Amino acid sequence: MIKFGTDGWRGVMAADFTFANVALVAGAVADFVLAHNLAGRGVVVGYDNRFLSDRFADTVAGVLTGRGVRVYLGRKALPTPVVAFAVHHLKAGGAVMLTASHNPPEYNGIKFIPEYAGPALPEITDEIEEYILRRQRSGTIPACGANGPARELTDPSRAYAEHVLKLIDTESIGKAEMRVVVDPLYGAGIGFLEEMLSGLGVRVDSLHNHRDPLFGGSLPDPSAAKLETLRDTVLREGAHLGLGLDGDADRLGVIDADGTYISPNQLLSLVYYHLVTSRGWSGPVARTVATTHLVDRIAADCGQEVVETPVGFKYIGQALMEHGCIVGGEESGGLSIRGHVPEKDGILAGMLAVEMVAVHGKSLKTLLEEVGDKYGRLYSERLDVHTGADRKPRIMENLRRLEPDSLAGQPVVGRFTVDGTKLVLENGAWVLIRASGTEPVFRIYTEAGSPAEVKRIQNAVRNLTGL
Ligand SMILES: O=P(O)(O)OC[C@H]1O[C@H](O)[C@H](O)[C@@H](O)[C@@H]1O
Repeated sequence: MIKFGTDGWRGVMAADFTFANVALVAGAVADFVLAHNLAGRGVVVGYDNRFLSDRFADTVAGVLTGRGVRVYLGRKALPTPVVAFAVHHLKAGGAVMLTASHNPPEYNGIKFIPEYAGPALPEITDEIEEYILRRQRSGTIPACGANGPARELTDPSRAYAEHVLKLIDTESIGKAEMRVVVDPLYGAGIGFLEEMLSGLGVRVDSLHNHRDPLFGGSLPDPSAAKLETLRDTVLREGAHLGLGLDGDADRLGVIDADGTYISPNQLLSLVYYHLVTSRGWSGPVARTVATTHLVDRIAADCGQEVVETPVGFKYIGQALMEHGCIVGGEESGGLSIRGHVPEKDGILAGMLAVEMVAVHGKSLKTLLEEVGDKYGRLYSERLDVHTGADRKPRIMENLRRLEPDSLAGQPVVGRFTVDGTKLVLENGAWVLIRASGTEPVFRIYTEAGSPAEVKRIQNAVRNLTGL
């Protein structure tokens, strides 16, 4: 079954991610584009540098042109945010992006980016899934068109870099004499941060900066565990920062000068703090239900609203568009700011990290101390629990019934079910338990005033839910 999960359809190549299924999805995208009169505006077809991504992209382009849809095909592998930017830049009717993000090498995937240049909302992917089903029922195999319009090759990299540099305080970076190590983890982000930063006079070293469809035997995931080489290099070279990207460069992992991993929750809080204190921006912030409440404290201090969404950047993108948020982001490591496309962007996030160090003249860890002194310290942790398909329905039922009066000695003052079950405690600590939309696991997200309290809440909630 072909389903668009939290962020697109993913599958194992040669098992379910086959040329035939890719053509089927491309046929359904063509149905969507034609039904909404977007064929003339064209569709951007982008791909990352995984095994066969370029060939799958070629299949998508062939099916679309076969239906008379104008196609802009990437001239080379591109990051997802660059493809989203291309939709905006070319005023295209949407984009199809071939990528499996940070998944293992045997995976590939398709993301659909509509004309608003951010991840597709469920009403759009539901419609595409409906076209897929209709085609499966009628056995309509889309033709790769020899008679369609010729595809046009595009490389939006330069226009994208110019756009990002306009969103960044290049002057401060230029003066700061910084040293940065970049680790694109063999992904589609190779070269972007390196070129922009060195163009501003930053001394840049880079790692894992050639295509390797096996990702060096690891995963293109910029988590603390996967950024060990980056950490060692930052320490060895005495760099100010290390910036790691995932396979399609929409997420960022940050290593501070002393080797500390800065989590996405911390980075989002720092960016919001920086935008309001240094740039003088004012406006609400968007975060998912699983993301740190530290941003709520900053927002409250500025008299601003917090827009809370279900997990998935598609909802953050929507909040950026509809609520005028100055920044939106999520715990899993994606953010965007006002003036940019409503798609998560690891390259932009990396440039913002460098800007913060340059402007404040201190490390991110020191800046976090400053935020902690002002707003209090919060500790967050996520546990991913594998249960197996047989236990899933029982646990879902336990979650629906989870309504304790108190947890780990604190009264429960709020219960929210926008995505999973979230319990907020009287002292501001909270816990959320939900089924992942991308992996066969339950995720337990906890945030509290001390690591010990995080553990107590985790244990209490695991006992109650059977996780
Ligand atoms: O927790 P999950 O449903 O697995 O989703 C985790 C993440 O998956 C993808 O990377 C999406 O782009 C993100 O927006 C989402 O936060």
